[in-house]
Amino acid sequence: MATNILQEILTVKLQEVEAAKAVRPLLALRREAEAVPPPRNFIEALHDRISAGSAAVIAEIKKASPSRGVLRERFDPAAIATSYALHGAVCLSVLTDLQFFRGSEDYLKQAKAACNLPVLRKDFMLDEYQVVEARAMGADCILIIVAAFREFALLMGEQPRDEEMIAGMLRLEALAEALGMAVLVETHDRDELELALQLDTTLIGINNRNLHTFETSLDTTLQLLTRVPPGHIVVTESGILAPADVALMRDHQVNAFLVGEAFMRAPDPGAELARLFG
Ligand SMILES: O=P(O)(O)OC[C@@H](O)[C@@H](O)c1c[nH]c2ccccc12
Repeated sequence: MATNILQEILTVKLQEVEAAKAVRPLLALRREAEAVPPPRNFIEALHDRISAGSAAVIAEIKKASPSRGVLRERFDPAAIATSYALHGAVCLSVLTDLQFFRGSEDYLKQAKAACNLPVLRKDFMLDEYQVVEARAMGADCILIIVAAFREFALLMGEQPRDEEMIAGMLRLEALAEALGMAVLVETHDRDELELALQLDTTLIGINNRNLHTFETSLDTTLQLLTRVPPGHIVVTESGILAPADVALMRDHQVNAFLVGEAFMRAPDPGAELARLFG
């Protein structure tokens, strides 16, 4: 039995992936991935904005979350993407998980088609199939959640071993990069950060949301920040709700932000982005 939310999500996810493979075999999926337009450069977009002295916002499109329930009843991904782009978002993040976040592959496609911004596929990735799937739906970046690799091992009744977790993450990363996509690696604590730094990517996410209590604390970012070597971009994730939160992060040279809830609850998500970061 699953003992926490991440294990619950991963249990469902593994079943979904097996079902997807039966419907769309990897070879067919690979052909689809080759047929979509080449990726937009996710990391460069962040870099350019930060070099210009501004905050770089990855604006999220999510209908619901396990901790908050439905965030937005009238949900039009294309309209939201357009609004985000108009108000200065640098990249998009689109939830594609159906069961827990009410997301979909179609939402990512709709958002991507509505603007010129690079798009992160926000989902729980464990299997290389999902990476090819991400590219086939038009994603420019994938998320690798270190905690998911730990929970996956536990789910399989194994003791998580660093070398194995790193090898698993490197496999996904190598495939993403071979397909021209960027990788955002998400961490919650020191141990996860150590593992994340074994990857090739320079994009380090620090999730302020505690996976067990669902509470957010920006101290998570402040505490881990000092352990990230130069040459990386730190993305502070979750719980950015007010201009004061943005100011606190920027005071500590954190310039990249992943924000969902605050925007999803606003009548016009892009206008809220401009208000928070204006
Ligand atoms: O809605 P918020 O608190 O602004 O958070 C956005 C983003 O950080 C959050 O959706 C998130 C971060 N990591 C995740 C992993 C899976 C699903 C969702 C997430």
